[in-house]
Amino acid sequence: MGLTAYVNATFYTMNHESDVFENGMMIVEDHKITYIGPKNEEKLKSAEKVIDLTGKWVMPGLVNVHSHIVMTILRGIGDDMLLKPWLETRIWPLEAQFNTEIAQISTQLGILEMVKSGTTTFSDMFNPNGIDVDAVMHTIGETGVRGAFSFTIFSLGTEEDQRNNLDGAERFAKNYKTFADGRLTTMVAPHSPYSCTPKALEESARIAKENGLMGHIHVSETEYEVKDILNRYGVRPVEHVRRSGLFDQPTVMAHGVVLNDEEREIMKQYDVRVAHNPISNLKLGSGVADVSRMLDAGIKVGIATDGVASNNNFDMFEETRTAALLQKGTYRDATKLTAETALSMATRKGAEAIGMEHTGSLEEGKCADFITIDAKDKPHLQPLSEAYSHLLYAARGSDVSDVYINGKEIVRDGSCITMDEEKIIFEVNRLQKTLSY
Ligand SMILES: CSC[C@H]1O[C@@H](n2cnc3c(O)ncnc32)[C@H](O)[C@@H]1O
Ligand SMILES: [Zn+2]
Repeated sequence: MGLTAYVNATFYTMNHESDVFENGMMIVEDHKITYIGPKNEEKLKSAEKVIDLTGKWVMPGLVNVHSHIVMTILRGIGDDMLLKPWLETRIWPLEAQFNTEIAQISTQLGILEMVKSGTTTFSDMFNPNGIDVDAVMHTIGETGVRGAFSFTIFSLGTEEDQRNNLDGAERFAKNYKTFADGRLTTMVAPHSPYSCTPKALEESARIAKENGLMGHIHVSETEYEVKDILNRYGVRPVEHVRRSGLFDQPTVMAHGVVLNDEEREIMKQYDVRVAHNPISNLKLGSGVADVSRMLDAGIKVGIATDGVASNNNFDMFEETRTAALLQKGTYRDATKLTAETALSMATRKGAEAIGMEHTGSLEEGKCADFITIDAKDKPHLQPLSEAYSHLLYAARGSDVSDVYINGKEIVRDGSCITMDEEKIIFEVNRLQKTLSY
């Protein structure tokens, strides 16, 4: 890849929260940003290709720190239910019918939606049952996206089933630790304290430790879960997972809706990072995570959608706005979760939360993962002078024009280049009809 200069745009770097270059310039060489700043005619001379982005806003690609991409085909199935019956009576019986073809098309649909709405990196947990995970990883690699993937560990079935599940997770974690030019990596993901035995949590910790990988787990999503774990083990979920050793590796905790001060202290001490899924938590009636207290306690928090069966989309603009509004509303304090903080959580801080410091902001040396928004003809993004505010409070995923990941163009003028949109939409509708529910 040659040296490409992107010029004449306003660059929102998300570097030091609000570093903005109007009429700026960015140079990308070998997948990386080598210059970001004011337009520089001298540097421009060295560019082999110049891309004129006049009037566009450029920002880092969004980072979705917790999703279930393989579930995308389940969008709209199982609405208006609490987490436990939703999982047990709708989602798990449907996932039991999945095969590799369904997983691949569902994954493509999810990634198509993600990239078109500005997400360039995501951290995902998928149910491996019945699917060829190698085929799914190759499918993901071909889309051009960046991400961390976890083969979920569940304590289900016979002892042999559980051993096979752990062996599969270990093999997957090792095989795909560095994959697709380094864009894809792995984490180790026991599903939750309620679906995994203490032994499975300990084994997960061992796999993560031996392979230098992060953990990823659902914890403290509902009041029910906290009571259940207290009843079973005599301690709350955070302490229960801590005892397994999982937190000895940096771990992404999805949800963290029901936490007390003591638990936040443990999380800070062990550098546990939180994936905040505000819309999924609202839709499943789980509650509102106290992000303000987590941030005050020094915990790293990223923004996430969860799967689209509990959201019901992958729009990270909507998710980030919801996160900010919920803190203001629940605290009755408009100063909570400012635009700067919320946008940095959806980009740079989210990337840091999942151990991907090489993306998430427009900085020299970082990977060229960025998106553009063409606000000129969009009434809801006027007046243009207040763009930073609009990025949080007014923009939506459908405003994204172009998406670049690792310096490669993935979406141009709203159309995805790396995937056959028409085919994916046709196939997902055909395959959805094969599921019984
Ligand atoms: C087995 S892989 C991940 C798996 O988790 C289930 N799931 C989806 N959303 C949630 C949630 O909010 N809490 C707990 N579990 C969830 C679903 O079966 C996924 O495939
Ligand atoms: Zn989840």
